[in-house]
Amino acid sequence: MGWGGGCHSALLDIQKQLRAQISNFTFNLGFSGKFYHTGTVEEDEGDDLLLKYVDEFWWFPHMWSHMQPHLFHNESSLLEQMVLNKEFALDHNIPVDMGYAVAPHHSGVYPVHLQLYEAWRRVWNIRVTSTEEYPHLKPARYRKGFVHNSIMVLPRQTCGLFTHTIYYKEYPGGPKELDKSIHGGELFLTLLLNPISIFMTHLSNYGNDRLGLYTFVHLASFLRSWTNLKLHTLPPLQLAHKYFQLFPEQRNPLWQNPCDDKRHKDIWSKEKTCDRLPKFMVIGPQKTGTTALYLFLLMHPSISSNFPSPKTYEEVQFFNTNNYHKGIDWYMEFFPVPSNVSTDFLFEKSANYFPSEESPRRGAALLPKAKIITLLINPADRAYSWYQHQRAHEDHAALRFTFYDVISARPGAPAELRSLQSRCLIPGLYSTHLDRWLTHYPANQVMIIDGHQLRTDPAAVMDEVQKFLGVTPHFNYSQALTFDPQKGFWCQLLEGGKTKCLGKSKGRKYPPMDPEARAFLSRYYREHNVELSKLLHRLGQPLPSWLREELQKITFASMSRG
Ligand SMILES: Nc1ncnc2c1ncn2[C@@H]1O[C@H](COP(=O)(O)OS(=O)(=O)O)[C@@H](OP(=O)(O)O)[C@H]1O
Repeated sequence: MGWGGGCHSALLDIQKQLRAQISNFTFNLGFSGKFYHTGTVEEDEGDDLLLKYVDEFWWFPHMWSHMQPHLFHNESSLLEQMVLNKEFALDHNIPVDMGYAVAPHHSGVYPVHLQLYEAWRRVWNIRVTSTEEYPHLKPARYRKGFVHNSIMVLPRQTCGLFTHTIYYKEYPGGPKELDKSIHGGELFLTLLLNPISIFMTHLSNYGNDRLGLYTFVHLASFLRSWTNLKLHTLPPLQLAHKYFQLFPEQRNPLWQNPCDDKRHKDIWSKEKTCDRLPKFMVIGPQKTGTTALYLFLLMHPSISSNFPSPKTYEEVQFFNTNNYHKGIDWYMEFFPVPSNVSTDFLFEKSANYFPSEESPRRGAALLPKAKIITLLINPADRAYSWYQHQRAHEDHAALRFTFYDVISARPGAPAELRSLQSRCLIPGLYSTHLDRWLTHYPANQVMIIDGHQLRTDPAAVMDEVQKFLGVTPHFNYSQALTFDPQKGFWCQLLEGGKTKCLGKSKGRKYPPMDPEARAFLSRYYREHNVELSKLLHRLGQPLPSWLREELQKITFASMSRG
C-alpha cells in the first residue's frame, strides 16, 4: 500500500482501457500491510481510495514488511509475519483466497527456501507464485516453471521497468529505448514468443510518470495493430494450470547449485552452504562391490560420506527417487560441514544411480564438477548376485521362480516375474547407462572400475581411485587391507591383527550359476558388451578381463558357425 493520489483512477481507467484489447484484464496488486498509511498525506489518501475500490482488482500478499523470506531461517517467524499481513487483509476486506503470492526480490522461491513454501501453504494456502530466477535470470528466453511442495512456480518476464525507472525522460539510454522495446523490440518479442507472460512492476512505476501504465497500454495497442494475437488474462490459479498443461515437462524441477549464480547466492540463506555437497559419487550399479568400495573409501583420513538415512541406510538415493522433490536443503542435511573445504572429500554412494534415467541430468545440474565412479563386473554375474540378494530378502517372486525362469521370462509371463526380470537385467545394459552419464559429465570426470579387480586386488584399485580423485595424503591400502581366508574376501586389518569384513549380506554363499543361464545371459548381453568395448576404446581405457572373455565367446561362436 502507499499509492500516489489520483493513481487509483488512473489504474481503474487504464484497466478499463486495457480490457478492450485484453479480455478480462485485471491488475493484480500486491500488499505489504505494514506500510499502510505510512506515506505522505497524498499517498495515504491513495491507500484509502484503493481500498474503496478493492473489488475492482485482484490482490496478492507480498510480505508484511517487504522482508526477504530467505533471511528467516525459522519457519515460525515467517509464519508470524504472514499472519500479520493476513490480519491486515481481513481487517480491510482485501480478498485472501486467490492462492497467489510473490516474494520480494524472488527471495526463497528459487533457490528454494523450504520454510517459505511451508509457511505460504499454511497461512495463505498459496498454490501459485512466479519468479524470474528459474533456472537463471539470463538468458530470459530459457526461463521456465516448476512445481515444488504443491506450489506451482511460473516464470515471470521482465518488462524493463525497475524501482528507479520512474521518469520517461530519464529512462536508461533515453525514452526511445523504452519505446523501441515496446514497438517491436524486446518487450514485444517477449509477448510474441511466450504463450503466457507474467509481468510485475513496482509502485513507483504506477506513480510518477506512470510508466507502468504507459508501457502496457502501448504494448497492447502495438500488438493489436501488428499481430493477430488474441490477448486474455486469467486469474493466477487458472493461469498456472494452463501453463503446466502447455508445458507438462516443466513440472519437475532441476535443482542447480546456488553458489554457481551470484544472484542465487545473494537470495540464499546465510545459514546454508554449498560446501555440504559431495565432491564425488559412487553410482553403482548394485552388486558390483559398491559397499566394499564405500568402506575402503571411508578408511581414508580425508574422505567422509553422508549421515545414514533411517530408510535407506548409508545410501541417500536423492537423484533417482522422489527424494529429489524434497529439494537440495533436504539433501545437504545428510552431509557434515567439512572442516577444510579444499582437502576434505565428501561423497555419497547410491548404487541405483547408475541405471536411473534421471540421475545423470540431475546430478550434473547440481554437481557439475563432481567426479563419478562406477564399478562394472560381468553383467551375468551381477544379475545372478542380484537374484540371490532378492531371495535372501525373501522377495516372493525370487523365491518362487528359478534364476533361469527370471532371466528368460517372456512378455506374457506374470507381472511380478516380468518386473523382477527387468530389475535384474536392465542395470547390466552397461553401455546404454554409461552413455547417458557421459552425455552429462565429461569423460575425465568419470572413472570406470573393474569390480572383479576390486575384489581380487583392492589395494591397486584404491591407488587408482586416489589418483583419480586427487585426494591427499596418499593412503596405503596394501597395509590397511588383508585377505581373510574365512570370509574369502579382502577386509580391513585392525590393530592386533583382527579383521573387519563386510557383513553377511556381502559375499554370500550360493551355488554357482548353471551353464544354461550363463549361456543365455552371454547371448542376452552380447550386443551391449560389444558396445561397452567400443566405448572403453573411445575413452582409451583397458578392457576388463571378464569383457575380453565375453568378446572371445562371440568370436568362437562365429568361428564355429563359419
Ligand atoms: N571385500 C569384499 N567383501 C565382500 N564383498 C565384496 C568384496 N569385494 C567385492 N565384493 C562383492 O560385492 C558384492 C556386493 O556388491 P554391492 O556391495 O555393490 O551390493 S549392494 O548393491 O550394495 O547390495 C558381493 O556380491 P555377492 O558375492 O553376490 O554377495 C561380493 O561379491
